[in-house]
Amino acid sequence: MSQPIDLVRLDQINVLFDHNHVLQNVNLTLHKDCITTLIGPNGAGKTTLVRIVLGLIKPTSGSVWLQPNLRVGYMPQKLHIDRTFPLTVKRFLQTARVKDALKMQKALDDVSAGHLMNHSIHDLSGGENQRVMLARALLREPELLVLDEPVQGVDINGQVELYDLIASIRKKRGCGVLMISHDLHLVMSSTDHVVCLNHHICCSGHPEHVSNDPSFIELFGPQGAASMALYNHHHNHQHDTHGDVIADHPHPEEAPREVQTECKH
Ligand SMILES: Nc1ncnc2c1ncn2[C@@H]1O[C@H](COP(=O)(O)OP(=O)(O)OP(=O)(O)O)[C@@H](O)[C@H]1O
Repeated sequence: MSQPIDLVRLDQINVLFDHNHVLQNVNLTLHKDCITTLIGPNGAGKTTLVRIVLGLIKPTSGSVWLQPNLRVGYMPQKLHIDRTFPLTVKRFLQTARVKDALKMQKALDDVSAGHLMNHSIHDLSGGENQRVMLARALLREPELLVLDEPVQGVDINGQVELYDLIASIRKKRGCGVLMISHDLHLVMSSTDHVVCLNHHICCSGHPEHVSNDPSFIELFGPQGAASMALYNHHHNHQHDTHGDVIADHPHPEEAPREVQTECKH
């Protein structure tokens, strides 16, 4: 297997909001042609980590390296557009500052939404809405696609389709993908690398390399753990109510660091 190409390298990232230590010594490498999925409980720092990658916030300490001139496509969690503001899909796509009609049509076609070009953005179903958002993120032919909970507001069948679509986009374009997901059981089959974040990186690796572990239940609850049959959480520590490490490794820096793994293609 060829050596993976790094797109982003985060080294020993710490983020403090006032006294809230949201990210603690986080190391993360994103590769070309690889889907990395960030999982973790609410408030674990997932969006903060994504915002670091996007350059929207600077870490309190640590270094961020991006491949020079890296083109990044971003799909936010949710767009709130007032219904009284008339907006077609076409006009929405143009907000990505790409006016080329052919490019816009191709981006929509790539997400199987080519027929929606002249529809009102307000009349789209949950799944159609997410596809249009994805098309917008694809417009600038990103080398890294960043997706914040891409299947939010989509029914279960639509969720499976969207994850499949993301996997096929990665395959077709060879881009790197970083996504946040809460749909542990669904995302497992369409990701290469899972990073479990709870302020620090609890564990990471190929989904199939992990199996049931009692400590996972501690983090996600019995239901979450049960729904993720493939996922094995190599926890060797416990968390207090703030997500801080309290056992085995009293200091987060002693908790397992990110494991560098190659993507399966
Ligand atoms: N700009 C900010 N200023 C102060 N605190 C912030 C800021 N951004 C995030 N936080 C806090 O940092 C913590 C982590 O937030 P973040 O949104 O990164 O978590 P998350 O894992 O994405 O959560 P969720 O799954 O609920 O979306 C939260 O306690 C949040 O309130």
